[in-house]
Amino acid sequence: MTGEVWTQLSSAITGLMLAWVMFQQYFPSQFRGYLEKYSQKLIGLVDPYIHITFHEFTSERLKRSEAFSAIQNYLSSNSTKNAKNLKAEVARKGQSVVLVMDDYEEVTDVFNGVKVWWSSSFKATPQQSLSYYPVFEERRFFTLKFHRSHREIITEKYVEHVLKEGKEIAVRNRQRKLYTNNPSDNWSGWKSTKWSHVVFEHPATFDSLGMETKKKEEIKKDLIKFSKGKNYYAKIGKAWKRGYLLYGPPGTGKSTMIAAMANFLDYDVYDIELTTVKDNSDLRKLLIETTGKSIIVIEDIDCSLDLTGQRKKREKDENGDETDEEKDPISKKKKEAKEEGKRTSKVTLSGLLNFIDGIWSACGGERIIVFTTNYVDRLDPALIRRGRMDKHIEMSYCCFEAFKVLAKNYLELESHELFGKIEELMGQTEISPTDVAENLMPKSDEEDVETCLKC
Ligand SMILES: Nc1ncnc2c1ncn2[C@@H]1O[C@H](COP(=O)(O)OP(=O)(O)OP(=O)(O)O)[C@@H](O)[C@H]1O
Ligand SMILES: [Mg+2]
Repeated sequence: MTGEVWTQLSSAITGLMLAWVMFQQYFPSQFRGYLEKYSQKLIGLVDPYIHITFHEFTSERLKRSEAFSAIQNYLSSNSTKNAKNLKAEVARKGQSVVLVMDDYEEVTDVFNGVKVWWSSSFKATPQQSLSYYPVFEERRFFTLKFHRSHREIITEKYVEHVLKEGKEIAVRNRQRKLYTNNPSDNWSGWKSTKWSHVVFEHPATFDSLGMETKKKEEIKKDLIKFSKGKNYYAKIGKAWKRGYLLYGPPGTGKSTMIAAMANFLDYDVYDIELTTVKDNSDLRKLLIETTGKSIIVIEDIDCSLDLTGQRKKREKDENGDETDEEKDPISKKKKEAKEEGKRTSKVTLSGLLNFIDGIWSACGGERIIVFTTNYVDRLDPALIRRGRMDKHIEMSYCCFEAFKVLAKNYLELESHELFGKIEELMGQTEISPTDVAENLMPKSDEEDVETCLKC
């Protein structure tokens, strides 16, 4: 194009923009409304296509739209063949790459001989913020375009077909995730999210967990009953959720148990760091953004906040001696690390109780809430009463039965002449499964089974 044409084009655009600004300024809004309405009608006469948009976030702006996710899945698997710009995402267990439509890309689909067009885009809307620089929030959406003569089949059958298939694809490709909450202070801004995640890949299972078989079976049964209890919970009018309190000394397998539970039920894990949550309202927002089929975990609940009611902060016992916590270096470190966070967080006991069983706790489907602590007697009874924490599980020092599980896992040993002696010693001492596991792990190629057991 020659320079002259460019100049003409740019002056035409400038003229149009000027006209638009004057139109906005000088025409009364009512008149503008009429004009816009009739211009839409006019466009409708010329343009025979209908457009439907599906936004990523629902009108309440709190929850990600299920329809949006379903469409995204559907388009990834059905329509990427004819898209030119694709984004690559790694699928389940890193085995293959999934191609997703890129922004502003358009693809076509055919349903019962009817052709439709899908496009994806986003709009950046300014947000209220105290920051000097403008803060934008990105709102994504898909647009479905079709000829108005196919209105019925598309709105009544095609959309339903897309949503159904998209949900089925999600179940097939489900890659479990481990989430952690971003500090509330970082929630506003470009592409901000409340949760960050990685793929959940912890290998722990109930089989590898050193614990009495009876206890393990009981927990497994409880979990199965819960996960199949949709109708039961609906019948009794209770939100479909269950609370577990895991308590015991450090290194007895509480965190390992959570991973085993998640693997057993095929659930996601949301690990909440309470000290970075600003207040109760932010805690609720986090809850709303969790999905069903998940385990929400708050580790070391006794250290996280001042949730210990009247009996808090026993720095020294009555005789002036050190408390159990001060004697144990791990607990002491944990407490110190969380002290700092506590000063900035205003989450209260009542906020946490509401989080567990307030009205909001019922949204989003089946969920398990797990608290862990080294000191169960420090917690406020209201927090751990049955109904909130339905099942209390004590994770204790290693018993002989647990030792046998660990010996089988680590050394592939079912029995050994030293087992008798070990059983006797275990009755006399308190040793955590972590310490047992550490001793059972050969440190070099020369170290054999016998050496490990003698340790
Ligand atoms: N019961 C157990 N069965 C198998 N392995 C265990 C068990 N307990 C501990 N371990 C091993 O010890 C390590 C530490 O255990 P874990 O982190 O689960 O302890 P914890 O009870 O959560 O401790 P803390 O109270 O300090 O958080 C794990 O990596 C795991 O391999
Ligand atoms: Mg732990």
